[in-house]
Amino acid sequence: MSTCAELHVAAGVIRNDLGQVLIARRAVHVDQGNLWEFPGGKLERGETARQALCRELHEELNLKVLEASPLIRVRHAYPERHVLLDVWQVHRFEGSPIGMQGQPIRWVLPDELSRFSFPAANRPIVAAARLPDRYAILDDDTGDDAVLRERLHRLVSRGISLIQLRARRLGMPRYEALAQYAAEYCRAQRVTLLMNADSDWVSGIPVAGVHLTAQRLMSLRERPLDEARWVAASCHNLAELRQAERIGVDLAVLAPVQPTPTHPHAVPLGWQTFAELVDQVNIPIFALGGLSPDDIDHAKAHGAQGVAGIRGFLR
Ligand SMILES: Nc1nc2c([nH]c(=O)n2[C@H]2C[C@H](O)[C@@H](COP(=O)(O)OP(=O)(O)OP(=O)(O)O)O2)c(=O)[nH]1
Ligand SMILES: [Mg+2]
Repeated sequence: MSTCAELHVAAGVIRNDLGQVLIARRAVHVDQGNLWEFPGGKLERGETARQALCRELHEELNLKVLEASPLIRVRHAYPERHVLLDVWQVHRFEGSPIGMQGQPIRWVLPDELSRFSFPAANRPIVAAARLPDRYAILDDDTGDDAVLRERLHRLVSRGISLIQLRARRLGMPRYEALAQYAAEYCRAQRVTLLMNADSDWVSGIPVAGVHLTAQRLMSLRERPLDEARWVAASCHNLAELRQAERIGVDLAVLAPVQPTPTHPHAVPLGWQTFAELVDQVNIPIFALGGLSPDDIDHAKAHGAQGVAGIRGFLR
C-alpha cells in the first residue's frame, strides 16, 4: 500500500461584527460532500497557508482578507486521504461574501455551530471557534470567598468570557455556596464558567463544564460529561495532552511556559517546546505560566488558542 501524503488545506473562521461565523455547504459529489465547512481549500505549490487562505476565500466567496491570525492546526486521517487543516481566524475583510460556486453559505453564532454537520476533522475547529483567546483562572490564594466574588466581578467587567473556578482552600459548605453563586452569575452574564471539581459533584450545579487537574485527567477512561457541557484539562507534557485528546476534552491548558512564582521548582517549557507539543495534538490549547493578556499574539504565533492566567488577568 502506498503511504498517504498529507494534504495541506487552509480554511478560515470568518467573523462579522455581530460575532457570527461563516459556514458553507460542500457540494454533494466532492470529498466530505454535503457537509458544512469553514471555507478554504488546498495549498498550491509554493504557497504559504496564509496566501492559500486569501486566494481560496477570494475564489470561493469573493472576499478580500484584510486581517487574519492562526487559530488551530488539525491533522486527520480519512480513509482515502490524510489532511492537515490549517485554520485561520479572519477578523477583517472587504466585500460581502457570496457562494461563488453556488454553494449555500450561512452566518451563525459560534454556539449554534453544533447544530450543523461538519466533517469528522472539524470537532476541535468548532471548539476553537467557540472559545475566546483568554482564559482566566480564579484561584483562592486568600481563602476568602468575598475576595473571590470581587475578583469574579472584576474579570467579567473586563470582558473575560471564559473562567475557571479553582477554590481549593475554601471548606465544603462555603465552596458549594460560592460555586452556586458563580455559576448563576456567569450564566446570566453569558460567561462560560468551568469548575475545577469532580464531575459528579458538578452535575447538581448550573455550570458550563469542568476543568480536570492532570491527575484527574490521567485517571479517567472516558470523557466525564456529555457534549452539552465543556470539559477542559491541565496538561504539562505530551502524555497528558494525548490522554486529553483520547478522552475527547474540548480544550487544554499547557503549563508552565515561563517561570512563575507559584511554581518556582517547575522547569518552564519555553515557547519552542510549547509549540512542538501543541502541534502534536488536535486540541485548542491555552498557554499558562508567567503570562498576561499582552502575550496573546505571541502565544497564537506558537499555535495556542490564547493565554490562560491567574494574576495576569487581575492586574
Ligand atoms: N475547506 C475545508 N476543507 C475541509 C474542512 N474539513 C475537512 O475535513 N476538510 C477537508 C475536505 C477535503 O478533503 C479537504 C479540502 O479540500 P477541498 O476539496 O475543499 O479543496 P479545494 O477548495 O482546493 O477544492 P478544489 O478546488 O480542488 O475542488 O479538507 C473544512 O472545514 N473546510
Ligand atoms: Mg474548498
